[in-house]
Amino acid sequence: MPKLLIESFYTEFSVSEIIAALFKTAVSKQFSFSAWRLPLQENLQISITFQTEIIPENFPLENAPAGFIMHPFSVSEKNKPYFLKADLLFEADLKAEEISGDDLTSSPLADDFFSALKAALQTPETDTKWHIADSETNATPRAGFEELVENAIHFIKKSETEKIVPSRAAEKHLPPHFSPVNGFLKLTQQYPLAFVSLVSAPEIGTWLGASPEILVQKDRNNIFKTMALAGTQKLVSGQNAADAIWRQKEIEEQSMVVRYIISCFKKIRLREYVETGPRTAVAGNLLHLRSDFCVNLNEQTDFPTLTSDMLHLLHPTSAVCGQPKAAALAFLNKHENYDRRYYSGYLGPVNVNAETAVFVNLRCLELRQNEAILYAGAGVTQDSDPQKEWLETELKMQTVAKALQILTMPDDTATGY
Ligand SMILES: C=C(O[C@@H]1C=C(C(=O)O)C=C[C@H]1O)C(=O)O
Repeated sequence: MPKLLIESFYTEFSVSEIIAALFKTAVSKQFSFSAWRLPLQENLQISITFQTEIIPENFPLENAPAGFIMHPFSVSEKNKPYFLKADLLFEADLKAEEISGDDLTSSPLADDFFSALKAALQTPETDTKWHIADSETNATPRAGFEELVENAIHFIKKSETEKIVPSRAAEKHLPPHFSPVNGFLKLTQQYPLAFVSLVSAPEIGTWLGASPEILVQKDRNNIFKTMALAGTQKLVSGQNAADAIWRQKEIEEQSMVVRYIISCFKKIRLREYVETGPRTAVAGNLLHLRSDFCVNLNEQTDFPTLTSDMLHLLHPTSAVCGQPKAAALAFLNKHENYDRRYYSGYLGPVNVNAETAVFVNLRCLELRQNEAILYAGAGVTQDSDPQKEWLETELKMQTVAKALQILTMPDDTATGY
């Protein structure tokens, strides 16, 4: 594939201006834009997709071309799983002020895109537009959410269900002249440990997030990874994460996720994995308990499709749905009373630079015309307290909202943060 030389023309502009122009051009042409930064990496990846593709739920990642997967929590007529093939793929280094790109298609649409990109760079910046999905959001008021948690506790006590993860959406005003690309760049600076992403596609809308949770990853050394992340407490300023003390409730909650991952390994008869933890992990303003699982696929050659197999077995994990999965899902479908859309689904790059990294879509928001829809949930067990679970969802929503200076609506009932 020809490496696109970043022509002298582009050197007049900063890398962040070029990324903003890539975004603007993709949106104006009804193309899809995805940008991401993997945890602990410096470089940003940006991909442009001319045509999104609806994929089956058991989409095999191993054979896919380079691209980005975006999967909802539950597949429905409105929320479909998509593969955003990387027709143009860029890599940007903000510190070195360098950006390079590959045309992976040699389609005439690429030439067309680059002419429009040049024009976009030379047009004075007006208010940014982004793709907006055609969907309604049902923001959950505090009383409604606390009642949902109360119901979940009651249900757990009288059934075999151990854990349910109710969630909610909230609507917040966007600050004037909000720029998704600036928001994305801010999140990359603020959250070096997170998977930071910005996805904008006509069918999906526009999503920004900083996820702390790997669902499945296969790196370029052929190492498979997944994690059990659950249990939440606020990070107190000046506190050393390693000194955090966890209650029985959180320890149990997280161990359910561990057991669930191990049951998925058992289903496919994989016996050799390395498990470490649980240890305390920092995620923005929060702490979680995390166990890591690792499989060396150079040694375990009987599992060539482990990444896809585990992805389809794991989702939705008990960190975002509950335990056992079927009963928790049935409870949520009946009582949650809003559409999670892509929140707590999964997203991430597939076969980009010989690596696949799929994350749970958490600490995310969806952009509408003048508002952001924030999403968060909290693991409920028989020991939960509805008010604390509400505050936990508030804190989770603040991860992205605070960094982007997204204002609280006047009628918002949240206090204390
Ligand atoms: C459900 C969310 O987070 C998940 C639930 C957690 C919990 O219940 O303590 C912790 C981390 C995540 O696995 C969310 O961020 O919305």
